[in-house]
Amino acid sequence: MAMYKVLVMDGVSEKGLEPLRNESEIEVIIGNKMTEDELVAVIGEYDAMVVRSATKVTPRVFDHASRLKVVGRAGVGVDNIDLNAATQHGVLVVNAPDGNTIAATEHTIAMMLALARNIPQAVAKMKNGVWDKKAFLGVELRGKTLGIIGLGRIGSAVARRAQALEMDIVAYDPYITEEKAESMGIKLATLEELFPVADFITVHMPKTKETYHMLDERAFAMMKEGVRVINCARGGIIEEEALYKYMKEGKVAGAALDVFEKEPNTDSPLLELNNFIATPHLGASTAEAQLNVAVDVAEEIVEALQGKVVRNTVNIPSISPEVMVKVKPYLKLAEKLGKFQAQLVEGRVTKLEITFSGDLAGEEVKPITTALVKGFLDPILQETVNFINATLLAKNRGISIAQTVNGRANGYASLITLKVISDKGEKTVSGTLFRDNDPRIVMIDGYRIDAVPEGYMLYVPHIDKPRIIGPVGMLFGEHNINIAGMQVGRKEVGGKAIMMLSVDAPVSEETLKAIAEIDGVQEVKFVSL
Ligand SMILES: NC(=O)C1=CN([C@@H]2O[C@H](COP(=O)(O)OP(=O)(O)OC[C@H]3O[C@@H](n4cnc5c(N)ncnc54)[C@H](O)[C@@H]3O)[C@@H](O)[C@H]2O)C=CC1
Ligand SMILES: O=C(O)CCC(=O)C(=O)O
Repeated sequence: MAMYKVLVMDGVSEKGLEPLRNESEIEVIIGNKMTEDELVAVIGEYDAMVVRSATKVTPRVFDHASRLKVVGRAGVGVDNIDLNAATQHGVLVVNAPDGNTIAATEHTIAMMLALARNIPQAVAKMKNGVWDKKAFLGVELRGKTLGIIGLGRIGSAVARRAQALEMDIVAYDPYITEEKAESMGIKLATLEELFPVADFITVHMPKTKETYHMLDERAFAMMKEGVRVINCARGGIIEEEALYKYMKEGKVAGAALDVFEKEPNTDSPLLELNNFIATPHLGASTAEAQLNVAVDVAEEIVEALQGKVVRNTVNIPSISPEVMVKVKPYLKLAEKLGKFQAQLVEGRVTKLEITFSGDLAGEEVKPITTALVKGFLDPILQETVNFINATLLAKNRGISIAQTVNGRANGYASLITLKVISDKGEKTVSGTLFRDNDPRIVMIDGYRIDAVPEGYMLYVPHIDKPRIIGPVGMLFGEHNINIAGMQVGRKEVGGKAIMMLSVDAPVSEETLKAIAEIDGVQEVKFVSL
């Protein structure tokens, strides 16, 4: 009698499911396409679920998933799985980030060549009985400049292939170091430098707050006349309306999309344009990639159901139950500290120094380091950071990680301190757990503070003098933003001080600018945790 039932959706490769089928205690059930209601009705029976991108694992699904322990994504992007709901229900989410790199890379190169030589349009004409040699004068790739935005697994694999095609590469990725790029023979550029020189532009980053509509009107306006753009990453990175406008007026000579803001999509106005080509999210659709990702995710589901450490966890680090009891309360604090610092620090980060003090000094702190590094890399990377790959992932991006323990905790029972070192300086933040495991930030760059790392926050270093706090408060009032909490820390009267504010809503660029202009305010940073 099988102990665990695993629901496999979205046509995941049957052959790749062998690791699940080999386990006598696991029963595999292949599900057909379901509506949310249908899924909600059956999910209560399952211990695990495997999906690609079609099935949406929503908070409602998790609410009804009383036995669910793990959801596996046979691929990289987990935007179809509600990670917060998964974490709240204690469900592990795992993915398979390596198996489809080559498939997505080759699809990108195929799109670039198809764009350059009008292959899809020529095929369509021939199939309509027209031998039209004149209409399709193409361009060569050799000697052209390819702008790559996002130099991760797929971006760098695209770069290597484009170099073999004798293209010049310029790349933008704020989270990798010059050295790392240089080792690939690539010079990093800013977007302002990349847009005007690139003949082709391809994007390879996750869809995040930062990358959403990165190629918008403003970006297209900066691009070279006759540019060709490709998106085989995520819909929404290119603003489709702006693309349409610039294709229509002729500045963009061609575009190839594998992904759309809304999917499935067969009614985009872009499809009416001759020089626009598209595929229905086929980047990962090769026999090899589908086998790879299915095997990876099936193995991870077995590991998770058997209580073992899992390779690619997306939401919570996978650790043994004994260690989990001790470190669990600190994971959230550590993740928040990492996320907080990622949004505060400026420049290219080269090192994270993490110090564990007080009660933590004798504990197994590695998972806490992982949670912290995960928090730090999360706003930047699509992929899973876990305690096997965290250090490696950071290292691949030129960031070294040092973990030390220290008995003294500055009067706190335990303390986690994260020093982030970048080419623009360093920033140190410490956090602790108050009663009932309540996470707090208690020190920023040596200034004592007591802030709850949650929701929307503002970090405002300023000169300690009258008429700072009042005007800041007034300004929020004028912009109709409620202040939920305020903390000020200083070392000496009249010197530098810092203010931490918790607010109930996101703060606009305009409000941030107005705060920065208040006399005595040195800087203002918005942080979302
Ligand atoms: N079309 C398809 O079927 C497939 C799409 N994908 C998508 O491709 C994308 C890239 O995947 P991987 O290379 O495996 O991920 P990765 O995590 O290895 O690389 C992402 C890169 O984007 C960079 N990045 C993050 N924020 C950035 C920003 N604001 N500006 C510039 N760069 C930024 C990161 O530093 C990182 O180097 C993901 O969105 C993934 O979901 C992946 C596989 C198949
Ligand atoms: O499973 C698929 O076909 C899509 C893969 C993908 O987009 C990803 O891995 O991020």
